[in-house]
Amino acid sequence: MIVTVTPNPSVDRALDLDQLAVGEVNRAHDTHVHAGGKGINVSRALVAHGYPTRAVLPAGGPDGELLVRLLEEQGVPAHAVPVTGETRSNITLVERTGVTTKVNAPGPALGPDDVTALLDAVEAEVAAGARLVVGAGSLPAGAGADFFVRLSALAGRHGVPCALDTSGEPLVAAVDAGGLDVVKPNDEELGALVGRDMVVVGDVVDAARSVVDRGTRQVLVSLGAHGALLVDATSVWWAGGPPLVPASTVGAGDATLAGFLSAVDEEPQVRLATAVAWGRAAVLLPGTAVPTPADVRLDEVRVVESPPPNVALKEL
Ligand SMILES: Nc1ncnc2c1ncn2[C@@H]1O[C@H](COP(=O)(O)OP(=O)(O)O)[C@@H](O)[C@H]1O
Ligand SMILES: O=P(O)(O)OC[C@H]1O[C@](O)(COP(=O)(O)O)[C@@H](O)[C@@H]1O
Repeated sequence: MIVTVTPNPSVDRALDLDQLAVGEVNRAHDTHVHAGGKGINVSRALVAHGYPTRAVLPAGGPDGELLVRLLEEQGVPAHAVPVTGETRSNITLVERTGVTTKVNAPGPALGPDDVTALLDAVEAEVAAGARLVVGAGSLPAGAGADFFVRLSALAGRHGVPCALDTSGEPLVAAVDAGGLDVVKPNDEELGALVGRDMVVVGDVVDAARSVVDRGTRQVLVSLGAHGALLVDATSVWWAGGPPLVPASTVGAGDATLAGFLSAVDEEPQVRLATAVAWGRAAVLLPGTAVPTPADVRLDEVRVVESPPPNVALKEL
């Protein structure tokens, strides 16, 4: 059982249009509504592949009700903690070329009682039996920048490893606290974490190793169209595939992490290849749709051990 925790979930609303004209009236030719938020998407992708998971989230207001209903309809086991604030909607505009513009709302502030209730819900789920806890997404006001540090400590008290996909100050706090099993930044988030631009493979490897040195076992760095790098204390692997025209890149990072976690009993190379295959499958689907086994093309993914450090990321 993989327990995911999404402190700032959303209803994801996507509008497909030919070409975005900023400052003009645009007309969409298709719309999509999906349950969203990073941990929720990890659970949705795992469910679509038949892996046991449970999503813990706060929910409030009309979009909170819609979110819970969407999860039920998709057969995603969820533990929704009622909160007084109203769950947010995040908006995505996808152009014919695949260019994706996203506007994420801040989400409702959590009060101290909400935070306690959320962590109590996680504790109950972990105590019921979990092999991994995943903390993911942004933190709403009131959660405290140390929310994921507390989550990781909670998992640790139960002897359960913790994976993390977040950014900014919450990522810095959790990496500095150490003890994480895996973190999944993209290259931009990793660059912000170490205060350097990620230009060549060696930049990513150095930055990821500094995360490993602070006590994280593995760093999975997604590189958008250029695949992903997996770095641990001793090894580096890259995986990627032929170019794609995205239908929507939203949720690709979450599908990537879900694929990596799904292959937990495999060698690191296979875990990375699975991660990249799930991420690539996600970008070919509209809105925040998650891939099913029929969408995933593991055969298209190439893995390279110890990629040369001087290769530019955009040439991968
Ligand atoms: N334009 C794209 N073309 C091909 N694959 C993509 C593209 N965008 C994303 N992917 C796949 O999805 C994964 C996650 O995408 P990325 O944008 O790095 O994540 P995040 O959404 O977390 O920023 C990548 O590692 C890659 O496998
Ligand atoms: O919590 P944040 O950082 O605002 O992100 C939430 C958004 O990210 C998503 O989880 C998608 O994430 P990825 O594109 O990184 O996989 C959406 O479902 C959601 O709208």
